[in-house]
Formats: sequence, C-alpha cells, structure tokens
Amino acid sequence: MSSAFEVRGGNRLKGDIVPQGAKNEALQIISAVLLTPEKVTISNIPDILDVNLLIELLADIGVAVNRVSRDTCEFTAANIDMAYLQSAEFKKKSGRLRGSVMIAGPLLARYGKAYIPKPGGDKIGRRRLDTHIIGFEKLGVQFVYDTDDNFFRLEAADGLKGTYMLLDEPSVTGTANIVMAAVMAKGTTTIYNAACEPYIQQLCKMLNSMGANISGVGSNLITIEGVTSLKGCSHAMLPDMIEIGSFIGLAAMTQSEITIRNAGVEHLGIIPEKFRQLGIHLELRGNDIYVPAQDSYEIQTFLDGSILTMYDHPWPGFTPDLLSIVLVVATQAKGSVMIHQKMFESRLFFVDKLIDMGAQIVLCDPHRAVVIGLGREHALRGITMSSPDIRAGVALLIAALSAEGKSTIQNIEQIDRGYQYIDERLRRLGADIKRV
Ligand SMILES: CC(=O)N[C@H]1[C@@H](OP(=O)(O)OP(=O)(O)OC[C@H]2O[C@@H](n3ccc(=O)[nH]c3=O)[C@H](O)[C@@H]2O)O[C@H](CO)[C@@H](O)[C@@H]1O
Ligand SMILES: C=C(OP(=O)(O)O)C(=O)O
Repeated sequence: MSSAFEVRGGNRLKGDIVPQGAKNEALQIISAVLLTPEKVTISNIPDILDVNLLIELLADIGVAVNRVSRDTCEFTAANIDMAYLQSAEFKKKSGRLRGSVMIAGPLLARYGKAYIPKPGGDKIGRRRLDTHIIGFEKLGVQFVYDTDDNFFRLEAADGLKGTYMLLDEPSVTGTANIVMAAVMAKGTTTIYNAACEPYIQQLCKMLNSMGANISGVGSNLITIEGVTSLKGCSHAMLPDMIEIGSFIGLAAMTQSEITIRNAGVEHLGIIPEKFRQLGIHLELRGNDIYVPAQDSYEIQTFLDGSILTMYDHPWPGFTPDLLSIVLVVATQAKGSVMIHQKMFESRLFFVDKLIDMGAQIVLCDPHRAVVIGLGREHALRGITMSSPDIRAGVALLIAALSAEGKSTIQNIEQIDRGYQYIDERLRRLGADIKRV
C-alpha cells in the first residue's frame, strides 16, 4: 500500500456519504467474542487497519474467523492457544493497535489468565493502563509487570470475585475490559465512575444478549451479576460518530453540501451541538444529517460575550477524538475559539502544519491552542506534511481539501487505521485526491 495522499484543494463537494461501522466500538465488540466457545456473528465491521489487525490477532490465538462478507464476520473462540500470548510475535502485533489491550478482560473471565504487552495506538501523550489493572486486581487478579518490555502477566489463581470499585477515571477501554472480566465472576460487581459512552452501552447490550446480567447501562454506575457461561449472539456496530463529526467538519470547511446517511443520530450526544457552536448549520433529518453549503460560519461566544472554549470531557461530554477536527474547521470561521485538549498532552502539535498553511493559531501550551478564524479572507495554501495521528491526519486532510493548490500528506497509514476507503469515498463526493 502506498503511503501518501496527493490532494488538490478547492473543490466543492456534493452528495451523500454513509459512515462506516464504529472503529472504537468494533475493538471492544470483537474482543468480546473470546467470552464464549459459541459462534458470534458481527456485522457493520469497518474495513480498517486497526480492526483487521485485531481480527488477525484473534485468528492467531486460535479463534475461527469466517469473513461472510466485507463487513460481516463469524467468530468461534472454541480453542484458545494461551502459549501464543507469551510469544514475541504476539507482543509485536499487539503493539500495533490500542484495542489489543481489551483481549485481557475476556481471557481472565474465561481462563483466569491473560497477558498485556505494551499496546499501540496513537502517540498522543501518556496512556496509562492503571485503571484496567487496578480494576482487575479488585476482582482478584494478581499481576507481574516486566519493566524491560512493558509486559503484564495477569492471573486469578482463585478465580474472579465480584466486588465494588470506584474507578480512578472513567477510562473507556478500561471500563470495557473490567466489564468483560466481571461478567462471569462470582457474585456482584459494581463499577462506579464507569465510562458510559454509546460504545460501552453497545458492549453491555451485546453481553446481555449472550446471557450476561448487566444493569445501569448508559450510566456511570454499572452492576454486573456474574453468570457461569455465555452463549453466542449476533451484533451490529453503530455508525462511527468520529467519522460523522469529521464529515460535518469537512462539509463546512470545503463549503460543500453533504448528506450523511444513517448517522445513528440518537447516539451522537453533544456532537451536533458542538459543530453548531462553530456556526455550522446542520439539520437532523430522520436518521440523516444534512449539511448545506455555507459561504461562511461564525463561532458563537459565551453568553457574556467572552471567547468560546471547546474542551474534551468523558461522555456525555465532548470526545477528545473530535477536537482536532473542530480546530481545523475553526481556522476558516469568523471569530475565535480556544481549543483545550485536557485528556492528551501531545495531540495539538499538528497545528504547526496548519500555521504553515496560513492558519492563525497560537499554541499556548501542549493542551491549549487559540484559533483566530480567517473568515475566508484568504484560503489556506497546500503544502507537504506528515500525518502524526489518526484524527490530526484527517484534520490535515480536511485542511488540504479546502486549500489552494496541491498538498501531499505522508504517513497516511495513520488515517487508514480508522477511516475506511477514505480516498475512494471522498472522490465520489468530488474531491481531487489520490494515493501516491
Ligand atoms: C480504542 C479506543 O476506544 N480508544 C479511545 C479510548 O482510549 P482509551 O480507553 O485508551 O482512553 P481512556 O478513556 O483510558 O483515557 C484517555 C486519556 O484521558 C485521560 N483521562 C481520562 C478520563 C478522565 O476523566 N480524565 C483524563 O484525563 C486518561 O488518563 C488518558 O490519558 O478513549 C479515548 C477517550 O475518549 C479516545 O480518545 C480513544 O480514541
Ligand atoms: C485515539 C484514537 O485511537 P486509539 O485509541 O486506537 O489510538 C482515536 O480513535 O482517535
């Protein structure tokens, strides 16, 4: 696969686009197939690098994988090769994605043992696993951590026992991991300060359909009554809300009229409102989102007239994964906004590329950037740049599509990790983009 996008900016795009199945839901759901020896059928799976890698990893461990169609897979985890989990190959492959960390919870539930090599994912700041490990410990797991290769060996010698726990922070993958570990623990597990975003809700819904007994779904207090075994099920992934937010931003930035079909609007929480705060018009039409072509958009101020701040917060707050998109869209707005990325400390450095393109941004510190919108007084100019992480990569792509002239975006594996056939789908909307 080639590794750069060549983009000629300035085209107004037009048409319909259907979001892919959600990447971050898929990573949880596909890990959960390890909880049963029975067949689990999963549909609306996005065809993206991270998800394909996780599927490959499961196949390596011994899960029978039958790809029924491009977006549907049957998984049967009847025989698991626990020895493989200590191999150099497993460590290497796991290190290529974040989601690999979530195979630990199900393995602990089923076999009382698991191994976590240093996970991959975006290099966007420290990404500690304390919430996962401390949660497992509370369930009766002992661990040994090898600092040389960042390898956790986990074992519940006396089995897992339900308990009350108050999480240090509402970690998304941490909550998923602990829930999966607890579904077959003895007795009742109560998790307070749990993450409660739609993907966690989807995971709990799936586990309940497999025979688990989870209540409090959608809240930050999850109660799990342990059961002895789980059975197979079918599950369909929600549309990817981060992709949906990216398309809203793309439409506004390129002055395009785009309809995002089957957007799962009831699961989007505060996302549409955040784009409206940037002055972007969008209409929810049934399950679709219609974004009209807009010559300009004006960032709102707070009620007292002071400059708007947009910051990330655990669900139902605004996801950190859309702050890079909001930031790039603000560069062509009228008005100013402070972007405050509270969760990750290295996610805003990509603004230097936007500044090179002509955007007016002050990076105050690693967490905060002030964007002074150009109000379309002049266009950004195309440059050659490299994509540092998945969302910054797409933010740069959006900038390039709106810019004057040619841009080259290198390191697009970062974008391919999370956006399915993105060049092909954007071309269908009229974008001038090719892989080189
Ligand atoms: C595979 C997957 O699903 N990845 C997502 C998941 O990562 P992941 O589950 O790894 O992220 P966590 O929820 O654990 O936390 C993300 C970061 O935010 C910090 N933190 C978290 C909660 C909090 O209240 N305060 C705080 O500072 C954590 O210390 C950590 O550095 O959730 C993140 C937060 O939505 C998203 O960016 C990732 O795309
Ligand atoms: C940070 C992200 O992904 P990961 O957790 O897989 O690195 C993301 O999806 O924006």
